[in-house]
Amino acid sequence: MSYFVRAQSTPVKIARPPTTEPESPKQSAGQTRKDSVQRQCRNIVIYGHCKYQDKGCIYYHPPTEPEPPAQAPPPSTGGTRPESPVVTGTLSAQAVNAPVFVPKSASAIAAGIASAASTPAATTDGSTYDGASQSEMGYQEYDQSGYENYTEDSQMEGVTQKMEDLSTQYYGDYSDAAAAAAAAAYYAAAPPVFLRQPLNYHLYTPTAYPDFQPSTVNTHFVPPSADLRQTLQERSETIRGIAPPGLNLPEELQGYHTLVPLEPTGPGTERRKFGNWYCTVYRAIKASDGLPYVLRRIESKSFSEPQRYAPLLTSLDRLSHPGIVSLKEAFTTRSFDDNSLVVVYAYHPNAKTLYDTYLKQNKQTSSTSTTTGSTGSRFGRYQSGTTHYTPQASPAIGQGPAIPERTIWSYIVQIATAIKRVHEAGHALRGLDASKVIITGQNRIRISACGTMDVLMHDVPQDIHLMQQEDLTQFGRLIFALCCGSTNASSGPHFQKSVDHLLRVYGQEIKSLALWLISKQTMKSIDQVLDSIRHRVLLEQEEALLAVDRLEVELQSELENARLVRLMTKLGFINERPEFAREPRWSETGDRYIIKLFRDYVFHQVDEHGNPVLDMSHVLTCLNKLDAGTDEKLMLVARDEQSCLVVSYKEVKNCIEGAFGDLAKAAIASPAAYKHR
Ligand SMILES: Nc1ncnc2c1ncn2[C@@H]1O[C@H](COP(=O)(O)OP(=O)(O)OP(=O)(O)O)[C@@H](O)[C@H]1O
Repeated sequence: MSYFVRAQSTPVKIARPPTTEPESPKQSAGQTRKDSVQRQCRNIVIYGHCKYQDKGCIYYHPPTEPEPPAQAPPPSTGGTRPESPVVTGTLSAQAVNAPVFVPKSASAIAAGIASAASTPAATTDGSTYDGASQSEMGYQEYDQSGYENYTEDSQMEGVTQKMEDLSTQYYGDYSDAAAAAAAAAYYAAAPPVFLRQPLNYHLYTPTAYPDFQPSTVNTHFVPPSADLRQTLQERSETIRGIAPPGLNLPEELQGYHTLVPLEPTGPGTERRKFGNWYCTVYRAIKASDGLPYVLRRIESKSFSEPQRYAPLLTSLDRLSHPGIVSLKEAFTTRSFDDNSLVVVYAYHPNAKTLYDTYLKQNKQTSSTSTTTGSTGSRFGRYQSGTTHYTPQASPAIGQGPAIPERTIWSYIVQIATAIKRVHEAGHALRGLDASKVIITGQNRIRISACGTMDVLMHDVPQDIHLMQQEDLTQFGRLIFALCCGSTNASSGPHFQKSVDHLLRVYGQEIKSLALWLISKQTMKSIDQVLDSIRHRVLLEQEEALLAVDRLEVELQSELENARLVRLMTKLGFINERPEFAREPRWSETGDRYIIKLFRDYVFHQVDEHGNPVLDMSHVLTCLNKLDAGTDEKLMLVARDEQSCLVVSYKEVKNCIEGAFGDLAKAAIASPAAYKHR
């Protein structure tokens, strides 16, 4: 390993190239160091041979091994690009020190990379290398003439021409057995012709299976990729929001913190009610898992012991369904300076109620157009024992944009399947209205307050059958409200107008279903509803499966991200390790030096004024090319700008793999490593 001890030499000097022929070893012999007689010739290390070995080179040349038997030459690929030489192992420190790179200008650098094969240059210690040697040390041989006129079209032309020649030559008189044999011989001997595709450095695996919907298509449940990402970004932004100051909210509440009201609160705002109780909905972070939840707080009620409704909570907890916001827990608290019951639900960021999305605007329009105004009561709010019809308010039937029929059917199917789940479990929704159904995604809805009324009324005996019938009636009213754009559409003097509107805009099927649901018939069941809309349920299932396929495609494209994280982790492990500060291979003359310079090239770029350049796309491009190990070359400049290296991403990748492999070996060998596993 004596050749590593060269710390005094700079890896590659930036120097003007010799204008005359390089000195012969004889001429330069006088400039060599005194210890050079003992040292192995660098040409042997770098190129495998020294052409001055028998012509006066003064360095040590180890005896050469017998030549392996000559191999058949590789098949010619015609006009296609020659394969890059395979770089085996890592780039050695000697290779790092070998070539002198002489940039004149940016364009000269690029040209120099290509033509370096034919430009002899002096190495730091006076020995020489030529183009052939350069390819031996791992640099890709670059056939300039082969590339100059290269285009995909010209290559395609060549391939097409070849195919035409073949067909006229062999297929034209195929009946001739001799010709067929000749054709077989031709095929056997013909070298494979490859069409070169430009490498897509970003994606290594196909993003979509052919049968899957492409990510630009807007499917029923999943929007196009760009919109989906935007939605997800907005959701994550929402989760990080905090409450405005001065709301006087408790800092901590039974393990929840960072409370944010999800509806207007404070003086001047209308107090919301749930049944007969004032109710406020908050988002809060649970300390134990760091996740956001919804806290539905019912104010000022003296509640019984939590143990009394604990079995009920266990039963509600099992009501897991994609159409129901899942209930997590319930507790009583005095943190708001009163007796409050808090029911905790899963949080769906940026969810909006059906009422806020479709009905609020129409309500405001109708309120302003009437002289008397409404009482403030609306169908959208659950008010047990109150009538939802407000005679003073104009129902504004059919005003506002109509919800598409496909969307209405989707909502009907989702709500119907959720009701089925609840009824099957022996419960009732007890408050299905437009303000208690939230939209959580494209055409995705969930029933939001399922179970709160059960907890509030757990000590009052109820007829579950009656409550389930009431669920179906409320379901019918909800369909009327959504189709007509008015909370009062299913009652009062405007009822006939609503029915006509339903028939005209949405057709007989929805009209019949909505009328049957609000009818006084006592033996209705959700199974009857599902039977009558079976074909709609099947359509919905198809859409749901399509959504799964679409999301799988999205996930596939994200899969590659892990590769970059792995690469950066390896770079982090390797770079700046203090324990290797004095190791030659990790020093400025070792091959690990390339990794250090590469890190600078990727992350520490500066502009012409010396200001940091924070260009994420540069980083991603470099890392993707590194991960692919491309033949593309890059110039790494030392921090003192006195030397530079031209290496390919493939070589940098090999250096990183080697360095990481060494670290891994050391980690396995160390007993401490086992201790921490
Ligand atoms: N699980 C949830 N995830 C996210 N947001 C929710 C969730 N449940 C409710 N919300 C939001 O909280 C807000 C208040 O909900 P609430 O159920 O009280 O509706 P509301 O329109 O205020 O009805 P009401 O007038 O009857 O109080 C709504 O904007 C709703 O979108």
